[in-house]
Amino acid sequence: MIRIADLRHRLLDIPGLAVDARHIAVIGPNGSGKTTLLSVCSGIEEPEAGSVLLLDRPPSAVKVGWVGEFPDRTLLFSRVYDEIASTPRFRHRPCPETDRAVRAVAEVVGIRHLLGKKVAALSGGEKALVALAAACAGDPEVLVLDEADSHLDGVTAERVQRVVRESAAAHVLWCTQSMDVAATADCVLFMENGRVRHHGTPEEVFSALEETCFYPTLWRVSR
Ligand SMILES: Nc1ncnc2c1ncn2[C@@H]1O[C@H](COP(=O)(O)OP(=O)(O)OP(=O)(O)O)[C@@H](O)[C@H]1O
Repeated sequence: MIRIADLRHRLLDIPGLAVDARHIAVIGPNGSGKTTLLSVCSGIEEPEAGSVLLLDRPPSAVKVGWVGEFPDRTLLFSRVYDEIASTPRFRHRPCPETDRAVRAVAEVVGIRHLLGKKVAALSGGEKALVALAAACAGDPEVLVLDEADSHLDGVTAERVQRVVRESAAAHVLWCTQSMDVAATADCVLFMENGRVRHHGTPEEVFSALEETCFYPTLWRVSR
């Protein structure tokens, strides 16, 4: 369960929200506060007022895996292996356990062949996959993806969706500009001017957005 109460932070103004869904898509126009909400929910930023609880705990007490829109800004290490190993190493996991975790997650994400490479030598999409693998290597309880699919080709984007679907995280908070991806979520939050204007199942939320550009293209084709 994700609970938000009296949240105010910059433009965010969310009096109350309780979401009991695993895959939560966060959508809305540019500048509506999606990244700000994700930052507060992941504990990257402390809210100016109010609270967020993930699994009945503050975000700082939850294992959160974060994948940002621009992996160039968040990847810290020069080698792919070290980047993915960083989360278990920061948690002081033993070397053999860390090695097993790195190889297992690289296999799942489909980047085993990149483990020995320099991060600087990767393409944008490969960096996004490394960032996803690094987030998953820490066995996150909550996985937060901020438009992580925006620079990926169709096949790679589908691979990311599969990895996210199969992860053991209790909640996946996924900000996306792909309404077709959002349509596969369990719950959709539509944000506007820092507020959650609509939330509910994809059917509930998109029925309120039918006359806007936020209606999923695949639904328009088949209705
Ligand atoms: N660190 C910051 N300091 C001050 N204002 C900020 C900061 N980060 C974002 N903002 C402002 O908050 C508003 C919401 O930004 P945010 O990045 O959360 O929107 P978004 O919905 O994720 O947008 P986009 O779809 O363009 O990524 C914007 O007007 C932005 O200028």
